[in-house]
Amino acid sequence: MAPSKSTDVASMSAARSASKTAPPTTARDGFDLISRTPIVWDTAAGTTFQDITYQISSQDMCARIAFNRPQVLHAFRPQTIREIQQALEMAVDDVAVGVILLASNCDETQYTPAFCAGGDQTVRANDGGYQDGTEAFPKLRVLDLQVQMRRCPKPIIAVVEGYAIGGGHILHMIADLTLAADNAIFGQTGPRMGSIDAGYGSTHMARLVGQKRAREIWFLCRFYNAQEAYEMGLINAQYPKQELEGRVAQWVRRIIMNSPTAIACAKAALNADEDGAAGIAQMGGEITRLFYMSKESQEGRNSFLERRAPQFRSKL
Ligand SMILES: CC(C)(COP(=O)(O)OP(=O)(O)OC[C@H]1O[C@@H](n2cnc3c(N)ncnc32)[C@H](O)[C@@H]1OP(=O)(O)O)[C@@H](O)C(=O)NCCC(=O)NCCSC(=O)c1cc(O)c2ccccc2c1O
Repeated sequence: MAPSKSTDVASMSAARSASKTAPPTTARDGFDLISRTPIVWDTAAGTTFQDITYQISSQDMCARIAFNRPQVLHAFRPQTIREIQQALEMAVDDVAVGVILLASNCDETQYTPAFCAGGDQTVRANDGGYQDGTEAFPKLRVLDLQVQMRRCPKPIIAVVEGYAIGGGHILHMIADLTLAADNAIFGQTGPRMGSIDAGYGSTHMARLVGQKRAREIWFLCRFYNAQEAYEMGLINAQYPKQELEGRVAQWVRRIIMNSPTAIACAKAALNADEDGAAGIAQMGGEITRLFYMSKESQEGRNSFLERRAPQFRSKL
């Protein structure tokens, strides 16, 4: 399915200058021509969840997974994580989805705006994890979600309003891109809360902001505003709160115009550098997927099924 707005699709061409001697300009990328009208979400009822909402926009080829526990500032319990994992799988399997948003439903009339305040401390068990009655035994299930987000071949954009703290802060860091409102606040609380994410929450943070800053964030547990987060490389952009929705739409539309295979390969390549054998496997999976589309690869399968020797070179 193609994006419906032909003006959006044509924006790079539309930005071409009439003159052959025009000076070089960043505006030539056409980004500013992309519509900022909010994404329109499909109304058809889909899978219903308890701790999250899941929406699709057929028009903008986008899925939105949103924390929906405002009364605890969207702190997550095992059920929340399990639901996000299920929604993420649905979004990956849906060929009409090109970009996935990880956001939160803020009810600012009653609750402080938040993206996510991390693990729900009321269900933190004494025996090694979180237990809300839905786990066979207490686990740190969010670590599985982090890996699932890294492996997801589609770009994930964290859309942050208000607090992104603790395990919530780590989820935004693991998202491929972060767009924040100017009311966003970022930070870790583990060493004050008796917790530590010694995986991506530490190593990926250091890749984003550098070792000195990462140590400061973990050792001091200070909070940083959107401008500070932008300056240290934690987020991609910050916008006035009332502008955020339109800006998110603009980023989504631009990504949708670009090659999904090139984006999936770029994500795999960027992960491979950091993820060791698992990262190389992700990159290798993309190579194998493309190789399967070639006559040369198909000759191997066909020769086996036809009980004959393969003739690879005739297929090159
Ligand atoms: C985010 C805050 C700084 C906001 O402060 P504020 O004063 O504005 O709001 P309140 O504190 O009054 O909160 C409103 C309301 O929400 C409840 N709440 C907030 N956060 C949580 C939470 N994490 N768990 C449960 N409930 C929460 C709060 O109790 C209030 O409810 P009332 O009924 O009293 O109104 C501030 O809220 C704050 O500091 N929150 C805690 C942030 C935090 O420390 N998060 C947990 C860090 S640990 C973690 O996330 C984590 C999870 C994992 O699964 C891991 C797995 C593997 C390794 C590491 C992990 C990990 O570190």
